Order: sequence, then C-alpha cells, then structure tokens
Amino acid sequence: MFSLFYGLWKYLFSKTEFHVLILGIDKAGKTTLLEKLKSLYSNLEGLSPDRIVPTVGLNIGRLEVLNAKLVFWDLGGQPGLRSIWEKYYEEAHAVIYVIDAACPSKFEDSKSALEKVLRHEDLQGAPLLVLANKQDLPEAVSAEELSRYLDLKKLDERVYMFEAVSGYDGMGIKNSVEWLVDIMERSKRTEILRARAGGAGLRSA
Ligand SMILES: Nc1nc2c(ncn2[C@@H]2O[C@H](COP(=O)(O)OP(=O)(O)OP(=O)(O)O)[C@@H](O)[C@H]2O)c(=O)[nH]1
Ligand SMILES: [Mg+2]
Repeated sequence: MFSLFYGLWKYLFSKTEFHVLILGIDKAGKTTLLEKLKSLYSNLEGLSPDRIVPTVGLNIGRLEVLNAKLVFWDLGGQPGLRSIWEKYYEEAHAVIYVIDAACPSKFEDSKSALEKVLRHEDLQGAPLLVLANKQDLPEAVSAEELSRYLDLKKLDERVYMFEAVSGYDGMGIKNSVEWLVDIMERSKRTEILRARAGGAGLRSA
C-alpha cells in the first residue's frame, strides 16, 4: 500500500518540469542570459556573447536548478516576432521579462510589451521575474528605478520580483532564478497546470 501511494506521490510531484518563458523586446539580452544560465547551472559552456545572433525562432535551454527541472523558452523580441509569444503562454509556469536597463529610450516599448503580456488571460497567475539587465554598464538604472518607471498596474494578484542582473558577468542571476524556482514550486498556477496535465493523461489512458 505504502509503495502504491509513494509511486503516485512520485508521479505527481517529483516529475514536474517547469516551463519558463523568457520574454522582452529585441536586444534586451534574453539569449545572452540563457547562455549565462547554462554556464552557471550545467557543465556546458554557454555561447559567448560575440557568437549570439538575434533570435528568430526559439532557443530552448534545459537545466536543473535546486533539483527542479527547468525548460527555458527564449523567444525573439523584434516587433514582428512578438505575436508568436502568446502561443507559449498556456503551458508556461512563469515568465522572466528582460529589460535593457541601460537604454531608457526603449523603456516605453518594453513597458507596453510587458503590459500586453500581463493582460493575456492564458498567463493568469503566472509568477513574474523582471530583470533590469546590463548592470555591468555604468548608465544602467537600478531595479527599483526601473520598477518605479514601469509603474505596472496589472500586478495585483501576481507574485513578482524586480532584480538587477548582468548577462555578461552573471550578477544577480542565481538569486533571481532560485527565487523563481521556489515560487513556482508553491504557486497556484503550477497546481493548475499539473492538474490539467494529469487530466489529459487520464483522458488518453
Ligand atoms: N553590456 C551588456 N551587454 C549585453 C548584456 N546582455 C546582452 N548584451 C548585448 O546586447 C545585445 C543583444 O543581446 P541578445 O542576448 O541577443 O538579446 P535578445 O534579447 O536575445 O534579442 P532578440 O533575440 O533580438 O530578441 C548583444 O550585443 C549582447 O552582447 C549584458 O548583460 N551587458
Ligand atoms: Mg535572442
């Protein structure tokens, strides 16, 4: 009996794979961050920044962070590619939204793209990590300043955090991703996605 329940418990809880969407406008530094994550959490050497080109399709990174299996989906942020983002919303456990904190002229574009993401019903309740990227540059604004500028209205019920990071030197990345893992493990959204996946399994059985 015990082994039956243990087997069920393992099936339900230990196999969770978290899907994390990495979004943000073009040149925010999403792919550079993903490559940095690979070097921080695996023995793969991520691509160096000079070998990274603008993303047109999808980059996938599979990593283990604090014993959790994460699948990162890094999408292109050029205006003509942003309509693809929503195809991934339904299956995403959380969103990392990357902003070039050293380029205030692009804050408005970043803000409106993020507001559109947050309005989408397929992302209801998904935890949000906003990264004020490129902190290695002296002109970069702090996470607090960026948060004040964005002044997001649609955050009421959402768990979120702003963090200052650099995809070049790795500053702040581990902290923020580990925060996200902890939040995803406890989030209502994860419960809902898990129940949906279990239901699909039963239907197809
Ligand atoms: N100084 C600095 N430059 C960065 C950092 N991260 C990325 N960059 C540079 O910013 C530019 C864009 O980086 P990408 O990682 O390609 O940006 P992206 O958000 O993936 O862009 P798209 O794929 O077009 O959406 C490149 O020239 C990078 O070298 C960073 O942390 N610091
Ligand atoms: Mg990219």
